[in-house]
Amino acid sequence: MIHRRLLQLAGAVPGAILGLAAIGIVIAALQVTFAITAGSVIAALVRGTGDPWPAMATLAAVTVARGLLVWVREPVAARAGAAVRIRLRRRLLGRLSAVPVAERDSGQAAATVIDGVEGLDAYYTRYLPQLLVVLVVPAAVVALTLTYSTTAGLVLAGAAAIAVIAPRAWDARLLRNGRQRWERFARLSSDYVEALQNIPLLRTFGAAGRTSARLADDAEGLRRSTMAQLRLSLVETGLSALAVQLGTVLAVIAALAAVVGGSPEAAAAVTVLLLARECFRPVQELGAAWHAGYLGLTAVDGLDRLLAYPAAIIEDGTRSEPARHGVVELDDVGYRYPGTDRGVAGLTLRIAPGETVAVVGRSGSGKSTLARLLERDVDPAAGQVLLDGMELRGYTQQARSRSVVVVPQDPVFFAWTVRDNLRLYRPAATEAEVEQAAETAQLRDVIGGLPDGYDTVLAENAEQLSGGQRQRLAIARALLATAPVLVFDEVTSALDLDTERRVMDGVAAATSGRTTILIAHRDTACAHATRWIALDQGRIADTGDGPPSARASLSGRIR
Ligand SMILES: Nc1ncnc2c1ncn2[C@@H]1O[C@H](COP(=O)(O)OP(=O)(O)OP(=O)(O)O)[C@@H](O)[C@H]1O
Repeated sequence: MIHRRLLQLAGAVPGAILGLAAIGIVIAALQVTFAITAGSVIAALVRGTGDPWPAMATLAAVTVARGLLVWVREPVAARAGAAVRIRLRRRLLGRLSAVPVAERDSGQAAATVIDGVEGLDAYYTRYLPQLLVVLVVPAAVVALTLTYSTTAGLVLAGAAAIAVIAPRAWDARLLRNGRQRWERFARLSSDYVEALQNIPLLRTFGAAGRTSARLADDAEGLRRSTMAQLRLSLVETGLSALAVQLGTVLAVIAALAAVVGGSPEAAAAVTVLLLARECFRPVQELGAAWHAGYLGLTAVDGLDRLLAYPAAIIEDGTRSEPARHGVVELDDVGYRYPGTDRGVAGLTLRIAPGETVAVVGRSGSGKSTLARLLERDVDPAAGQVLLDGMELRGYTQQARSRSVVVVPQDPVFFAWTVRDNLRLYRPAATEAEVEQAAETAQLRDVIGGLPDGYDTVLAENAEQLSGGQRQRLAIARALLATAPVLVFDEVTSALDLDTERRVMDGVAAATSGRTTILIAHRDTACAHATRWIALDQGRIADTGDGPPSARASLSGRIR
């Protein structure tokens, strides 16, 4: 089955696919040569005429050449497969990184990026080249067989047509069911990821048993759906095998009938038998390649869903130069979360380079949404977000991430060493700079207490650290960034007041001259602010100079 969308996605590798098909055709030609030569050797031996040794030498040479080509084909296929996987995963991850965090489904995305792409490898490197081989080889072998025996050639032509076409009628149904099976698989993957991430919570609320029973039910549903698929798929294999066997038998019977009838075609009976084998071999290999590539084919919906994310969010700008000054401007900015009336509206604001602005407000007032707009996790539906006078959309993703660094409420870490995690935004940071940033974030004792200090490999998402320690690690990491704009979104909420004060004193000193936005519930986190802005229901409700005043806190703007 040729899938138009998958052909488009193949993009960079049509050359490799054609190359693999060419190798397949040459291998088939060698096999046909082998069949014809073997047929002539056997005929000569039966007749007791001629010298069989030159033909034997040809057979040996053909066998060696075929072996060499099969040997060459494997690395070519592996390279082409790797190229497809890398290309597709790069595209998918590019899109995923542009999908707002809140709209991502990690489990489904993982199923598509890992299993779906892996499955597609066989579609591109085995199925498509073999399809091209099938378009050429059986027809050529039939034409050749006609020169030996007209009847046998015609029988082969009919059987080959049935063997190639009949299973294709099955493919559409197989693919439809396969897509449903893929949906189940992706959902199950998503449920597993969610359950794994929340095991402690599930245990706490005694829901672990219920969740694992539900997952077991879903897994059983997937097993049943897979078995139904296999049954359907076996019918296809059976149809093809039937046509192959019948075709071979009928072609040989036709050739033998000529022998019995004493026709001049009699000597060719053995050759016809061997050619019939070569006529159907590519068809059988196509069936095997189809089953290998079929799982990937069913993932095409998942691939499309990820790749079809709204262009407004995906499209990158062209300015590759990061912002230098850090002037942040919001011009009547509005954003609503999809399907809700919540978000922010009418935000107009200018922050000069080097200013430290505190953004305060009740829970749900829109503070984190402002941070998301500044890092372009979401794009405004109305108005503009400008950086150094240029719309944020105008920057390339790389330039943007070098211009604005947002430290989120719930930072993410990698299973790398502490040092490598700290160097995320500036891999070239010196040892002294790394230690200075850690010192500023009051991390010296924490890192000193780890088994290998800075060389300690963190657990997944730094789970061996406390919430407050993780927050400080995220702060230190951001301090190492060279971005002129830093946004700290409630990054000290898990710290005691004394540590918070020391960390924020250090942050103020380290970020002096840079544009800093402090989102906080407690005004103790904003003691160094030069200005404050209070949000209420997604709008700017009040502003003032200096740190947010106790009055603002008492009036309920800070909670
Ligand atoms: N992913 C989302 N999908 C739908 N609505 C959302 C989403 N994230 C936030 N909201 C809604 O948008 C509004 C603003 O949320 P936001 O997270 O910006 O508030 P916040 O001031 O940062 O709150 P908090 O102080 O509790 O972190 C809230 O009404 C919230 O419920």
